[in-house]
Amino acid sequence: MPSYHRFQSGETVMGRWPGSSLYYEVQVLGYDGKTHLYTVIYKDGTELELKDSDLTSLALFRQTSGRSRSRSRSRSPGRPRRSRSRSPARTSRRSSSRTTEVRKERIKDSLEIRLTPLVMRHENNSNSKPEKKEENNTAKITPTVVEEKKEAEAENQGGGRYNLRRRKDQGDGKAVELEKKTEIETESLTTKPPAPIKTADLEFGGRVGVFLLMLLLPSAILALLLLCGQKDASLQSFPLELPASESLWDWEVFGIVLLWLLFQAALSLIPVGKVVEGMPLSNGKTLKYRINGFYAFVVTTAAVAAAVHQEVDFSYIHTHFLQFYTSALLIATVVSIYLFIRSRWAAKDELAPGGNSGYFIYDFFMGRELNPRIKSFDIKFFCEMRPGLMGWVLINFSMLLAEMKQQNLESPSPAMLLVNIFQLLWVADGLWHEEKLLTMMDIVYDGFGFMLTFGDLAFVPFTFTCQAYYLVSHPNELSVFWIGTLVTMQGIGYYIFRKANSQKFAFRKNPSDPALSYLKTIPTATGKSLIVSGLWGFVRHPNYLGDIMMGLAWSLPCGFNHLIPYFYLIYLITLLVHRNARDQRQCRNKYGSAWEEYCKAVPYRIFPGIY
Ligand SMILES: NC(=O)C1=CN([C@@H]2O[C@H](COP(=O)(O)OP(=O)(O)OC[C@H]3O[C@@H](n4cnc5c(N)ncnc54)[C@H](OP(=O)(O)O)[C@@H]3O)[C@@H](O)[C@H]2O)C=CC1
Ligand SMILES: CC(C)CCC[C@@H](C)[C@H]1CC=C2C3=C(CC[C@@]21C)[C@@]1(C)CC[C@H](O)C(C)(C)[C@@H]1CC3
Repeated sequence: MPSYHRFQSGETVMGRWPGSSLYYEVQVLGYDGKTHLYTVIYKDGTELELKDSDLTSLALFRQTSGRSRSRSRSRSPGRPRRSRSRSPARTSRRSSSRTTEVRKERIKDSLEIRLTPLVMRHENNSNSKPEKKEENNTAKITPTVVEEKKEAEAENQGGGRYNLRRRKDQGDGKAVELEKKTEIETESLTTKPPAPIKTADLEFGGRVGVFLLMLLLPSAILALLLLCGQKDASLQSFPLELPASESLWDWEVFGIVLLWLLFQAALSLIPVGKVVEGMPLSNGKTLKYRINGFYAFVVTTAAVAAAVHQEVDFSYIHTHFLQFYTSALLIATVVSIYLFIRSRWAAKDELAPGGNSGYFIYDFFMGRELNPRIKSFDIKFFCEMRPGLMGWVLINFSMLLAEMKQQNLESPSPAMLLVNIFQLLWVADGLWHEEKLLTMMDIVYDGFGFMLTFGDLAFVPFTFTCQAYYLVSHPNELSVFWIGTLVTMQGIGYYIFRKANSQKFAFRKNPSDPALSYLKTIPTATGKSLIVSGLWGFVRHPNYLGDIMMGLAWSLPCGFNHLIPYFYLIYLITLLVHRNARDQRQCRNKYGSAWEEYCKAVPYRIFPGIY
């Protein structure tokens, strides 16, 4: 049966620019009944796929704009407003416009500069902070009505095309502005009910794919741990003997894991460290986050040191490793079920764009709610940064003690020391820069479901530690040359990773920062620019490259006898290649032709020489 769609190929309609409330004239090129998306082309040649809710007919658009213009005329300063009855709807309308004021302030001050039509800034920027605006190359456009746009266009461009494209390549860095002060954007932000979220593009092979992943991942990790722990760690030594049930479950271990989670949760709630605002959500609100991960890490380290002093034997974690894993797996599963159930009561605008397909299994895996919270306790932010990451360092430490015990060493082997130090550096770095996680797609876009819960609570601490676990029973001698090579590799990898991430974060926070003025950028129609020089001009994901170099430096200390210690590296490359493809899609949608231009200027994705 052909699917119903409002607009036909060839029709000219108004299309919303993704991520904004701005509408432009577009021509419909086609409609995909499967994804329910229209392919449209903007006047500058940018082709995008838009949802039905992002399109509106020209006639309706003109009507709405006309109404909005006549309303703004009737509200001229000298002329009193027509008296209105105090119906609840009107009251809520006024209060919603007050909310808009607050929201606009928040958007303005947010960590990242988003596509914010000029009309908003001008209405509210009496105390604006200009240094936070993306000033260089900003193409700010607030077209509203077709006629108005045409006039402005004639004035500014001499006809032809709308200003979706950047106006200047480099030059003075100031884009030509089309300013039309109307209420239309404000109105669309305040009075439009949130569009119901419906995930059309299914990832990971859809329902079947995620179902298989949910079955296979936990058992694959169990197999990995069994292999890593046995003398012959080669893949050929499969099938393994299934372990006895006692070695898979222990209530004491389960209690320890619960205590660990509670301890970390308590530390995260201690009112130490700054409170920052996250990225604006689709409903315009922002959430507050307390940034105290590094303090929590210091306190945890002190607690572990005190426990060691009291002769607590942390090699217990090594001897009960499988039981720790199954406890973490059970807790992750229970938390995912809780998250799925509670998402039934979540407001529409609190749902994640990627986890609301309507298919139970898919949504359970991807996560329906974007930022599930219990009061101010943000479950996703907590799980991403705390118990798993710090658990990883603690497990590594227990492996170091176990190695000394098992191999009768007076001090840990150089290979074990390197793995411990390198990974400790990475975790400490992540916690030090905890705030930066707030701009990442995991927090901004992904729902919190089984994938991330399992990933954070079970996958990270039990697979990222596999090199240290392997070294306990597979000693590997390292020459001084090798040690030097590995330290250099880690150093260069860390430098690239940190520099690229910090540069991007600093640029997004304040693109006018004089310290970043040396960077070359490509402006985009959304007002944001893309860095095209330095590391970001070398490959499109220098931060991934640095991360992968470090991943290699973590695996090489284990030697070349088995593939198992390279699990992390293989996972990382797979994840980052997939992430790159996802990001590529999102950026193409966000930035259109400017993204294509960036890709032309920087053809390599992650690895230099590989497209
Ligand atoms: N070890 C692990 O398990 C994992 C580690 N990581 C690490 O986390 C770090 C962050 O990764 P991730 O969140 O994927 O995101 P990225 O840092 O790759 O961010 C991608 C976003 O950056 C912006 N961007 C892309 N190109 C440019 C450019 N040229 N100039 C300015 N902005 C640009 C775009 O967003 P916008 O324009 O909207 O700002 C884009 O959507 C990486 O170092 C990665 O290695 C990530 C996943 C797993
Ligand atoms: C179950 C799966 C197959 C995959 C699960 C993936 C997750 C474990 C990872 C996806 C992205 C992550 C990041 C971090 C931890 C691992 C997960 C959640 C990160 C928070 C660790 C600390 C770093 O400094 C970081 C760069 C902030 C990481 C961001 C991505």
